Amino acid sequence: MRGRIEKALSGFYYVNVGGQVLQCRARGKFRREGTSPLVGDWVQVRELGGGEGFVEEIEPRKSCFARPSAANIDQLVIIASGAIPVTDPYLIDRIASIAALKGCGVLVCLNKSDLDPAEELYAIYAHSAIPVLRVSAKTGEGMEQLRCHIRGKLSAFTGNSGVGKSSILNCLCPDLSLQVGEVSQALGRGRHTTRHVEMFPVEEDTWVIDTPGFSSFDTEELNLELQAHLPETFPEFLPYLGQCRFVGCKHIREKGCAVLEAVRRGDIPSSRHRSYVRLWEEVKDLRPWDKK
Ligand SMILES: Nc1nc2c(ncn2[C@@H]2O[C@H](COP(=O)(O)OP(=O)(O)OP(=O)(O)O)[C@@H](O)[C@H]2O)c(=O)[nH]1
Ligand SMILES: [Zn+2]
Repeated sequence: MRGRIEKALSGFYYVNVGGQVLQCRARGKFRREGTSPLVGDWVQVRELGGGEGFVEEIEPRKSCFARPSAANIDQLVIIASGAIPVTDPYLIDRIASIAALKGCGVLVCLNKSDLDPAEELYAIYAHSAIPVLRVSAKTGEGMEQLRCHIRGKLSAFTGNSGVGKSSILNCLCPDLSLQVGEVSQALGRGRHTTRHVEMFPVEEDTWVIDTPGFSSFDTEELNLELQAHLPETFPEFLPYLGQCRFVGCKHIREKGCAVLEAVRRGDIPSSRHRSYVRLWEEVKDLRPWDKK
């Protein structure tokens, strides 16, 4: 039977096999092979009866994240805010870059528009290659647009603590409010608490994973692969790559750099380029032997 893992908790995988959810253990071979099933995985299961089963095979993944530990996320929805807590665009860009490297879509969603229109953040992303929306979990503004953007996908909500990830999720699917509240209470949401990962159904074929703060995307994702591909993870740089005067241009402050010229002309938001430079500083000195 084919199904999708919706939840992982205490060694059990909850696999949706077309309406029914089976509580499954994983075959020992996964551990021996050094892998383990993840939420979002498409799997083959063997039913044992009584609503239980075994995960036998994991289908190849489109993408996979370490934290939240989940596979096949189609889109990262980065929730940000111009009201308290104000989001630093660097945090948005850092995550957007990691997502791009993994072939995962990105949407910036500016919440709390009832309190603050987040003009600065809106201006940056409206001029970037990343789509941006304004919403309010309080008034419901922008929720229909958000629904359109997540329809038919598995999205992960991320963002700094307190921007309103859970509030937006509750707004999208009011039926869940109790469940989300219980989960938060039972497992805590403190910085050092590991929460279990779960796909919440918003509508048919539409799922959301709510993840704790930005800290979850930590340095382990800043790796040699990002170092090698950093310019390509800024989609608005793409038209200019290959047009710089010098081969091997890093687009930091080189003469004749086509990316820098585009920044100067205002075709690329300078905030996006500042984030690029900062990320480059973070990854440039990584060496193959520093990390596996
Ligand atoms: N005015 C206003 N307040 C909001 C809005 N969205 C969320 N809040 C408030 O902001 C606070 C934090 O909201 P949460 O939904 O818990 O934020 P979170 O991003 O899930 O936070 P963590 O669980 O810490 O990651 C709560 O007091 C909400 O009531 C909004 O659109 N407008
Ligand atoms: Zn350049």
